[in-house]
Amino acid sequence: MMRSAKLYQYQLPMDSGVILRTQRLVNREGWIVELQDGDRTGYGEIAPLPEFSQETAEQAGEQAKALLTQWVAGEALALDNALPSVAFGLSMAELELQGGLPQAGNYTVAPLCAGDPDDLVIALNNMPGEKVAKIKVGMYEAVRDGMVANMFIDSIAGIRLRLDANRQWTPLKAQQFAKYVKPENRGGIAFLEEPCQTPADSLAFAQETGINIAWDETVRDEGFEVKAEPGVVAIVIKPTLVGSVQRCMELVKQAHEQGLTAVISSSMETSLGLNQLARFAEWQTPGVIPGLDTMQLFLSQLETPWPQCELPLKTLAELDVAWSK
Ligand SMILES: O=C(O)CCC(=O)c1ccccc1C(=O)O
Ligand SMILES: [Mg+2]
Repeated sequence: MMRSAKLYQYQLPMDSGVILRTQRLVNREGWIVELQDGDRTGYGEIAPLPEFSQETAEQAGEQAKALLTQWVAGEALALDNALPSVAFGLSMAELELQGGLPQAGNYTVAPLCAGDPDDLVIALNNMPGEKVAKIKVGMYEAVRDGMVANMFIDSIAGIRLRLDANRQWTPLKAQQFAKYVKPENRGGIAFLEEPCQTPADSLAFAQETGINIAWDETVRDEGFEVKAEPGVVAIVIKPTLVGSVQRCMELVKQAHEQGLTAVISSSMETSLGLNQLARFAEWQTPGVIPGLDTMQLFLSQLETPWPQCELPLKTLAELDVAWSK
């Protein structure tokens, strides 16, 4: 037998402040798949994100074992109907095994601010080249969000802000936000992800305010098609939530054909998965800063170090092999 496969199970502690929608994420849990074919090896991460993925880690693990059993028997990986996290992890492992994922990565992150804006100003002043930052909005008063956006645009020359409302606003709240962003500052917002509860309201908001928007949640909605519409400039692709590497590449291609920016973004993968996303982003979306500033939410790295990250590194050898064939 040329082929073999392993599933490692991991559980990594998170920083105490990590809240996903309604719940605190104490530990990040998931699987690392190792594929072997002769002397070639490939890794992938399967890590459903609570509150965002439909599947649980347990369900993903069961499906991965079934698909890996077929693969080890010499069949192709059947990913068309697989759970998104499973399709992503297995396809990435296969791509790496085949030598198809280029080594070079884009490790320039868009610093993420979910807390004190002053911390972000310091990070930005230390950032070489294009200054891109991501700020979560929609958690406090819309008026405060508008003032924070103004503050950044007024105080950091050339800043390109990415704001993310995660569908928190009613049309009225979104209007209140826009009212506080000075008209001459609206161009400093590269895009605002998903301002409103429905895509239709978000589109109307973009067209009324001249603030560009991006789709994130909408990309994962049933029947989504990439299309150029007034006010829409980008789509955010979170592979763990979207599916296979091939599906992500198709979305990137469609976005580019429509003149939209595609932004590869994290679903809080460990440093192993995050490194692969940085490589995938450099390969598929060259010149676009990916949304990968999530290492800071962990208390430990896994196997592959993330550049400049000082967190302790756990190796795969320290993990339980939960399954192998
Ligand atoms: O997209 C990014 O820049 C970072 C990742 C991020 O924001 C995120 C990560 C996991 C789940 C949801 C989100 C989100 O877009 O709100
Ligand atoms: Mg988002």
